[in-house]
Amino acid sequence: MTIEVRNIIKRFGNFTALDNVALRVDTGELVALLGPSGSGKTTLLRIIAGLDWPDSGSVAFDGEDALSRGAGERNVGFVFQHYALFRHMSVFENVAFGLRVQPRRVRKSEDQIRARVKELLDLVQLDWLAERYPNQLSGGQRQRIALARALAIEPRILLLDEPFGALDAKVRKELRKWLRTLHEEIHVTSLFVTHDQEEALEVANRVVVMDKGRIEQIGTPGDVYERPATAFVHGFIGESIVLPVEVREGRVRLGERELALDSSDARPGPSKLFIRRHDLAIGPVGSGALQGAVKHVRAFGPTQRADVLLQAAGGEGTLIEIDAPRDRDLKPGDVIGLQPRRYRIFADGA
Ligand SMILES: Nc1ncnc2c1ncn2[C@@H]1O[C@H](COP(=O)(O)OP(=O)(O)OP(=O)(O)O)[C@@H](O)[C@H]1O
Repeated sequence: MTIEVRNIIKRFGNFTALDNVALRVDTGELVALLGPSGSGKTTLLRIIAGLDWPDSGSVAFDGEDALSRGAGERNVGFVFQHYALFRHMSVFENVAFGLRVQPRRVRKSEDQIRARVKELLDLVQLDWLAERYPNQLSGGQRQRIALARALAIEPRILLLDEPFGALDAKVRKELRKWLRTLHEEIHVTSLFVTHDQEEALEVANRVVVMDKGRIEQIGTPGDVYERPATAFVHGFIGESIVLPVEVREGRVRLGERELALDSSDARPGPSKLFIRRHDLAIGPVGSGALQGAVKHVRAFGPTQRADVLLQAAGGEGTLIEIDAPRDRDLKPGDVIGLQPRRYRIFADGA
């Protein structure tokens, strides 16, 4: 089942929560909606689910209009951040719930329901918890049960809103891997909301990066990380050093200092230079496009991290953090050269 969203506009009073959003999800894809708080991810998911309606635009499932149908008629499964399990029902009954409330003409027999619930509990690898109640489960187990429950009605589309958001970091990591493996097994078209870039890049086939109600970029995890389309995407995904520069007559300036960087793709005017921390090579003073003085050095896992005050002749200088191998001798007071192996320049406001 495909999802096609076109020109969606959604306002809450004067505030535009979704500003002309368009998106296509192909059958069997697992797509992440990634963006900061308030970027419109949940609003978009709720519109696709049928829990909210746009002011204009269309949503189609396999080419058929979905907006004319209510949530109950869209055959969509949901999982939310806060486990929506029924407290007074066992795990088994929670998973069976959707099957028991189906209209009589399509409802399965009791034996079929039991077999289906068992199958789902096996799928999420929690069959041994069938008789427990939600308050006897860990947070991670509850989310896996919530997923089994969402899948019970064999939805054509699965929507997940920060499904692991309330869990601690270690459990989140485990469940990410688990979700990806599960998706490879069941292949239901899935869209999940997260503000965690690592989660999006690790789990999804494609990532939709949103900011302020707009889509900034849609691409594979490799695309959005390696080839960010906008300054926002570069700043939001991965750790970057960002320097305010000026592109003038084909040259890049940091304060009054001219940097030996290629700016042939850059628009003239005030801009930002983005460099991933690991793309900055350290050399002797005089080498590289940037120069700086080491201020502090601290061990940081397998590397060391140093604060370096960049020299921008005539200007104040800018403090940046760089990573260096542990065996590289760096100490406060050293003056070093820095060469970006890769970098991007985005004009301000572009
Ligand atoms: N019912 C509503 N009434 C008024 N404003 C709303 C309503 N629902 C959402 N908004 C606003 O729309 C914007 C987008 O909200 P949304 O929940 O879609 O963002 P989000 O990207 O999912 O953020 P988060 O990660 O914090 O959940 C926010 O500024 C929010 O305050």
